[in-house]
Amino acid sequence: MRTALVIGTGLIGTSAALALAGRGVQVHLSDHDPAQARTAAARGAGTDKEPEGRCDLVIVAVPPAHVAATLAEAIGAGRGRAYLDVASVKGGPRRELEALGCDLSGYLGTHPMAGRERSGPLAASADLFEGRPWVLTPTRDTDTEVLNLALELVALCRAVPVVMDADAHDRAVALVSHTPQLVSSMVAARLEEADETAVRLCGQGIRDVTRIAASDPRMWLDILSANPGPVADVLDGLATDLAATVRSLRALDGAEPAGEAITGLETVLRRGNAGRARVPGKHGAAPAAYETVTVLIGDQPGELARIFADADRAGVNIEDVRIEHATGQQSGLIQLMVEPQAVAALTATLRDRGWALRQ
Ligand SMILES: NC(=O)c1ccc[n+]([C@@H]2O[C@H](COP(=O)([O-])OP(=O)(O)OC[C@H]3O[C@@H](n4cnc5c(N)ncnc54)[C@H](O)[C@@H]3O)[C@@H](O)[C@H]2O)c1
Ligand SMILES: O=C(O)C(=O)C[C@]1(C(=O)O)C=C[C@@H](O)C=C1
Repeated sequence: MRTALVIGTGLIGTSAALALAGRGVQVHLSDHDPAQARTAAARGAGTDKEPEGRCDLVIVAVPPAHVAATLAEAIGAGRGRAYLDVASVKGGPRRELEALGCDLSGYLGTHPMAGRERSGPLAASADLFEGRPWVLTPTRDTDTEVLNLALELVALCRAVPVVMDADAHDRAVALVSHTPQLVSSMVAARLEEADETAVRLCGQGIRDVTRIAASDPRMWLDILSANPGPVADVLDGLATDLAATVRSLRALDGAEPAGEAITGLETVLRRGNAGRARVPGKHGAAPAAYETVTVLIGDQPGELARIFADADRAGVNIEDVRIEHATGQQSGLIQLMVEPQAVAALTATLRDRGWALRQ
């Protein structure tokens, strides 16, 4: 691929453009808000000048409700050899394009399973897609050249291609992305009117559960409106569990014998353990059981660099990292996730180097 046109230079469009431009592709940037394209260009994602001829690949990265019209316009104007979109929902845009009478042989619906809770070109990064699944939904009519260009894009973004049927994709993301977004928003909404003293107690658990509640409501309204049935189906299942859990808790709160209620609560918690254990680990590998080594650090420049250098000295690979900031103190707890067999070497070296380890 030598040239690409990215239409919609927000978080996803600019991230793809940064990855392509960084690997030598000539990228043209376009957005209905020219300031967004200028900002993306200023970040090194390409040029906001119009391409002179047809580009090899046109990437449409606009909100789901505008995908079909934007693609139809680009296909009609012959702007590329191949066209793809990155919208979070795949069945609807394809059906809309069909209804618009577009020739779909040059089009492929795709969805990178990577993102963040912030929008716009300033939140973009070239490595956003590294190691993440990137779903491709080819049909019998998709040209091989188009599929190859899409695979090249995925490879240049260092993502992992996953081929799926569009409707199966929509049911899958209802479960693993769209419902979690709603649940995160609903848990965070409990905090809106909460007492300040309660909010001050927020720890890592609620931070984990509510991170995506900070996402742009307009984008999520678009996504949910394009996938309402599958999301409602998952929420129905959740509502059944919620109702049973409320019954168990009410029983514990009342005079009834506690046995059945405890069993009900335990079942839901254990089913949660089983589901969580199925979440893939780093780079999509099987979930790994890491051990956590917790270290107290001061909130000052260089502390993290020193601790990482000491892990290197111990010959230990840090698989994952978390920081828990202590409320009202200039210190925090850093949790280093490592392979179980690395714990002894790491803790010994860290103690030698003067770090305070915590349980
Ligand atoms: N944010 C995520 O986590 C995520 C992850 C994967 C896929 N997606 C999908 O990627 C697409 C873009 O999402 P985003 O997070 O980058 O949003 P964003 O709000 O950061 O960017 C969208 C951009 O599209 C532009 N735009 C809107 N309508 C347009 C039109 N008709 N023509 C040209 N430009 C237009 C906006 O000005 C904006 O710059 C969406 O379809 C979304 O479903 C999002
Ligand atoms: O990490 C996040 O912030 C995301 O929620 C990203 C996430 C997801 O649910 O995994 C959100 C929507 C997109 O369509 C793809 C990815």
